[in-house]
Amino acid sequence: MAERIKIGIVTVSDRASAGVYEDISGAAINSTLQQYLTSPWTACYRLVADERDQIEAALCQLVDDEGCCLVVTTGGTGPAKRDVTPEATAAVCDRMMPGFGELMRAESLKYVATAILSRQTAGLRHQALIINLPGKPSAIRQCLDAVFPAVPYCIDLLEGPYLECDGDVITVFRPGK
Ligand SMILES: Nc1ncnc2c1ncn2[C@@H]1O[C@H](COP(=O)(O)OP(=O)(O)OP(=O)(O)O)[C@@H](O)[C@H]1O
Ligand SMILES: Nc1nc2c(c(=O)[nH]1)N[C@H]1C(S)=C(S)[C@@H](COP(=O)(O)O)O[C@H]1N2
Repeated sequence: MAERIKIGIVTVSDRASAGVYEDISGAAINSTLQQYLTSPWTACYRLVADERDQIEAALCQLVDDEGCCLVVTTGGTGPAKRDVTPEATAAVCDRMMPGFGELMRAESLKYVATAILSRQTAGLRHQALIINLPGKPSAIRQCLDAVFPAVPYCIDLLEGPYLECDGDVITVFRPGK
């Protein structure tokens, strides 16, 4: 039997990791992906503080040890001093995928004038695609709806698992298919 698809969800938040508030954004990533994907998959969840070493360790562990084909982070993308998720992402990636951040910022600008404050990016580590989302719970669906149409094909090109999606929820695009 083919191995089950694993997707990493990493919430980067000092306050959520300290228990000051509940992690709504990580839960929103999980429920959005549940709605998109018809292929069976397992979520691998991590909740870390805004610390580069903790973020890098979580990303490496999810990709290298868990074998996730996709890792989605939330939080720590802004200009505040402790926002270091894009740096941690770049540090563990072999190659960057700048189109994801460009599209998510353009899409977010339709909702908030401060969208350009997010330094969110994406990149490839070995067989996995890592995508940063802002910390705001409302940003999750807005950003994922924008970029997810290209995600299954990206994972095809990385020779990862074939992600099947619900066409009534999200229209994915595979060139030539
Ligand atoms: N994981 C989360 N769950 C629920 N709400 C969140 C989460 N992350 C951020 N938020 C909300 O979004 C707002 C903007 O995010 P902000 O940039 O202040 O947080 P952050 O830097 O990502 O998280 P933190 O300050 O906890 O490290 C926050 O005031 C908070 O209300
Ligand atoms: N879709 C969307 N993108 C957004 C926002 C938002 O509310 N919705 N907030 C912006 C703001 S105000 C900031 S400071 C940055 C960074 O957020 P983060 O540090 O929580 O990741 O994301 C930006 N991008």
